[in-house]
Amino acid sequence: MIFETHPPLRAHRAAVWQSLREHFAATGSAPMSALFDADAQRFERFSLEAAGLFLDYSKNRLDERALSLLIALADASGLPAKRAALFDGATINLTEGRAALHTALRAPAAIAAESVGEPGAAEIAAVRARCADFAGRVRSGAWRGHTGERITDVVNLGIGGSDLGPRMVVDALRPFCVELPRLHFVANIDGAELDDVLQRLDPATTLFIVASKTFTTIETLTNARSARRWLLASGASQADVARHFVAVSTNAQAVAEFGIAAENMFGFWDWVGGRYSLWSAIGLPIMIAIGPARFDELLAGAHAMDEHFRHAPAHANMPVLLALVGIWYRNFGATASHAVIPYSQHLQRLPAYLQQLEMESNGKSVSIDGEVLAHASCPVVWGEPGTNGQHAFFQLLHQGSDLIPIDFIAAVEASHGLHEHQRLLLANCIAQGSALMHGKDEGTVRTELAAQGLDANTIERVARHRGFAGNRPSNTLLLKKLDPPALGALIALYEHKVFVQSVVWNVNAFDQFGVELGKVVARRIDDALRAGSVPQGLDGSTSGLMARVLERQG
Ligand SMILES: O=P(O)(O)OC[C@H]1O[C@](O)(CO)[C@@H](O)[C@@H]1O
Repeated sequence: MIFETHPPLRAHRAAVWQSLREHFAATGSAPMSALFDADAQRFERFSLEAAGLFLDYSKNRLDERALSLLIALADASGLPAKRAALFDGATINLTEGRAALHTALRAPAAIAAESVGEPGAAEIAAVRARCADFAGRVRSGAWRGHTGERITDVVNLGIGGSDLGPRMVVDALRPFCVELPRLHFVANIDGAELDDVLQRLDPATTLFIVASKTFTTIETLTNARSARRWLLASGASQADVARHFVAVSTNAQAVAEFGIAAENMFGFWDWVGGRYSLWSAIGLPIMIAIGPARFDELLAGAHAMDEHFRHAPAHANMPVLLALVGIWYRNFGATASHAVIPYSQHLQRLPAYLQQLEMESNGKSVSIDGEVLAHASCPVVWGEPGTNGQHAFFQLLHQGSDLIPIDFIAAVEASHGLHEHQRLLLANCIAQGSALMHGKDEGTVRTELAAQGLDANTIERVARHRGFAGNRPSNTLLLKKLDPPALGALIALYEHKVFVQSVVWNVNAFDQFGVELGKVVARRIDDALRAGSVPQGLDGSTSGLMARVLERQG
């Protein structure tokens, strides 16, 4: 029973936890710049390279002892055994009785077979080959719509993990995307999103991918039904639907009931969590956009990070370190949020993707053993690309009342020839981390203002407002270039960071019961709205809002 924490280990963990608490109280406010002053090698010692990524985590309020205590905490939480269980395909998603084997999807067949068995590895390869064949036909124009015209537009209808990953990757790899077909993504049940896309498209040249692991998700099925009506309204017959609709799902029966034939369905398995699924057939839109060979490169990059995570010792293990630095602030510094700022326009969807990955995985307050947690778990994850964020919320990052640790992410080499832009982009990225750390003391502000000729009264009035306390931490992740292997490694890095944090927080990163209640209540309210009456026994706000909607809808 790998998940039972033995009492001696639990006692050891509690002792390490207490030491970390004391160590943060003693050192957590000390200036980071002093750590650099005391150690000329700090940058070299608090940075590392793995799977083509470079992580600088030196600008953290973290000394050697903090780091070794954090590593001890990971060990005492059972990380080595739990990581082995993840890769071995053990039933680590205990509440749903499943393994979490997204790593097998990107491993060479021989390695995948170690966890899913040889038949499992063969199935993975077979589905990928079918996806590659289909993607190739759509890209080349061999797959045609019912009028014989080539497909110019592909619309992915999915939500959550069946949308965020493929949407983010297609956006990130735009320079590698084929011109035709164009890729579109529709997730929201708000008809405005589907309508906006359909208005621009021709039914005869549009292909829909209905992507849903369960094939029961109301948003996706509602969008798919509306899309089918749109196609039929254009004069296509029921039989023509097969040329314009394919499905990606684990639920063959529901796909068949929807009217999509088995040969137009690409399957995957219940051991692939929705938010970990872009490596499976859910990645079909990615394959269509960048081609099967580039998709393989994405998988290879992720696999390289898997191997690193699996084998590197904790002190040289990028996902482990990224996770532990986060835990340092969250659990011992009581920070409430974590910002991710990609200095890359093409990574603009990364924060949204990470919100699901991190918060749906670790936004829990009950432990894997069913006990109420005595410590904090996932912080709020948020972000926007730099430099845009600098002109919006960086005020708060620099001078706000909360300490917010940040991950800056940038690609050194640009995907375009606008060299001045790239230089300025990187200068800003590096500058922000530096400014956040060093700040600017009031004395310096006063001297500068005096040098500008400001009078004493004005200086007195503004000096404090213009000072920066500094000592605000950040990690910086550098990619050589935003290409498929680097992106694969980056995503896998965050997946494993989330896993390590789940181990330390002792929560199940692979279920998501927290999304269910709202769905059930929405169904009840929708039934009532459809019936045109407000049921008895609801709270005043719910019934008041429903009455108002009914009244306005006439
Ligand atoms: O792929 P499906 O089954 O449509 O689910 C979509 C998303 O909905 C969720 O279940 C949350 O509602 C996510 O976990 C999942 O990624």
